[in-house]
Amino acid sequence: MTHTEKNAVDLATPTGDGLDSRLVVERGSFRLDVALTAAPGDVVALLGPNGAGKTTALRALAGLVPLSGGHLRLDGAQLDRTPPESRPVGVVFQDYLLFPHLTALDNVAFGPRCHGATKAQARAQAAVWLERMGLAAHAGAKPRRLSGGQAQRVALARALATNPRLLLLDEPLAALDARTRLDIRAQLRRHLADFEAVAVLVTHDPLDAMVLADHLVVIEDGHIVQEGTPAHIARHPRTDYIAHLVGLNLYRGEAEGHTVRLDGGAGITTEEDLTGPVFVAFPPSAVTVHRARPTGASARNLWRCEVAGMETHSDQIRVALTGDLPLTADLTTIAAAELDLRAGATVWATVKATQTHAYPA
Ligand SMILES: Nc1ncnc2c1ncn2[C@@H]1O[C@H](COP(=O)(O)OP(=O)(O)OP(=O)(O)O)[C@@H](O)[C@H]1O
Repeated sequence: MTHTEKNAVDLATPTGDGLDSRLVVERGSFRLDVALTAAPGDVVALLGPNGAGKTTALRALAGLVPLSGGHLRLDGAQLDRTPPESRPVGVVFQDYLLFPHLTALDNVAFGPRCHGATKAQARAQAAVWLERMGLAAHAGAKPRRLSGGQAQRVALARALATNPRLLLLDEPLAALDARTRLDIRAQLRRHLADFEAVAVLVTHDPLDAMVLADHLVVIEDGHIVQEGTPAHIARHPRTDYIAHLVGLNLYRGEAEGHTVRLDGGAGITTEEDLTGPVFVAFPPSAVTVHRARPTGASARNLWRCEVAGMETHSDQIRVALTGDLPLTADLTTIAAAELDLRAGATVWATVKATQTHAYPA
């Protein structure tokens, strides 16, 4: 794009500065302290284990819990002291989806009504949004006559109908069954792509986060432990929680050339040539399990382990191993049967250096 074209776009769609915040919230012994920034058009996903503080962060952005420190600016305007109903913020919270006594149309019209539109204007805008969501035929239906996916879209329409500058979504797909989830995820992705302000969503589901967000923020115990693009985080996890989420074995150690010495004493030979503190990651599918110690010289990554547990994982058997190196291995059902694996059995695990991935810690 040329400079002139860029200016023309800027003039045509004034989008402001987006979100600039540092959210400090204290709730008893729990303290949240996260800095969240996003440009207009960005979709940010907050990901993290139970109790990490994701919902608290979302509620702080909405104004439902007060900040005990930090700041909150949206498109340059200070929002810290603005009451929730006066913030240009649309929310889709899992726990208060729709008013049961109102039709889909009136549920959506409620949004613009709260922001000062007349009843007629609000209903007209609501009709446009229901049409956009493919729900025009359900405008007169009460929530109990809508499916979970339809109710979710009505809730999204209600939030979007106020033209928010910040859209907040708390576990937007969690209540849906697997099939509906697939459809609604794809639709939500399209709506978020069209949305020109900032969207922040909270999820437990790495797939939702990867599919819907441009930027992931991983929160553990009230703090950001890692952030970046979904692809980068999936390839370079920095905590056990993230490694588990993206299905990788993850270790931390000290690299000297192609060898990484782990804190527990075991060593891993890596493809990368690095020096200093590093992470090493490899997928469970890269692990080969043997009952007898392999004699070939090719596998330098050879560890003696014990089978700690096994479970079916998709069409594979996922085996948890302890010993020289705690790790997870994926085997075909046939391989697991041939190896006669059971809890407590001694095995040898090998991983080719080319299947590992090391990166600075
Ligand atoms: N109303 C409250 N009063 C006091 N503490 C609270 C309150 N709500 C949540 N907390 C605490 O704040 C912390 C963060 O909770 P929060 O719900 O934000 O986490 P989360 O990451 O959204 O978790 P989940 O994924 O389980 O929803 C927890 O330790 C929780 O116990």
